Amino acid sequence: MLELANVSTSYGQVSMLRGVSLSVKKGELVCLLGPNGAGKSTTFKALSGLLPLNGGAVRMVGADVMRTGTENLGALGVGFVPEGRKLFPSLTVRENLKLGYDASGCKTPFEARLEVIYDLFPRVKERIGQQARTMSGGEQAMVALARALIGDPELLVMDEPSLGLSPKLIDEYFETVARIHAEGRTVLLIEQNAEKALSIADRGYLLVRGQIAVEGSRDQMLADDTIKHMYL
Ligand SMILES: Nc1ncnc2c1ncn2[C@@H]1O[C@H](COP(=O)(O)OP(=O)(O)OP(=O)(O)O)[C@@H](O)[C@H]1O
Repeated sequence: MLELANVSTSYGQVSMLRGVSLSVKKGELVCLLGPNGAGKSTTFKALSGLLPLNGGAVRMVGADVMRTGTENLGALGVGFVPEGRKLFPSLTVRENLKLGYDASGCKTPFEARLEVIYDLFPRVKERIGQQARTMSGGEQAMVALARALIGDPELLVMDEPSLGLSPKLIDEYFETVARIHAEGRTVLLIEQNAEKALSIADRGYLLVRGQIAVEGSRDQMLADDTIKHMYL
């Protein structure tokens, strides 16, 4: 579903990602962990085609991302939850969801997809006519996830979705992601919260200073000394 092969990027003269390789197979929930500044969001931008590569390649749902273009990935079955939610603040929740739907290749009518979303997020139903900017932080996190899901994507890619949520909301949020995965969706979860991410992941990678330092199954990651030292 997703493969980064030996990806390198730089910001100007400064090299950032150095030979990053990772993969996510159909049906897996894989997490990419890393401390502040490790290059997690840079990886998100590189894999979604928002950043030119110095070397390597990215394939997603069978397509070469650089050739396909970011704007066409939704129609191929990819849903994105970008860092900081990136909702359209003056648009209503419904309008934000409609934009997510329109960017997807979903054949199911919008109203039918809305019912599925309401089932997952009852709060979204209550607030459907409200301007996104007036929603609480936790509600905005739900809307950003709902916007990524409304087009029924095969692959969901999320960049630090739990950032800024209270501990209780973080628990609820991760339960929801686990449920979405259990329903058969493939997920790449880029996260700083290693404990929570590993509690629901099948496998994981640890990024340190632009390179993959550790990779393995959930149990291997939990038992790894570098990860224990950094996080647990
Ligand atoms: N547009 C840019 N120009 C120059 N440097 C950048 C740019 N974007 C990011 N960087 C630098 O690249 C490094 C990695 O940034 P990135 O946002 O990928 O880290 P991160 O792992 O997502 O960190 P965090 O968890 O703090 O969000 C940082 O040192 C950052 O300052």
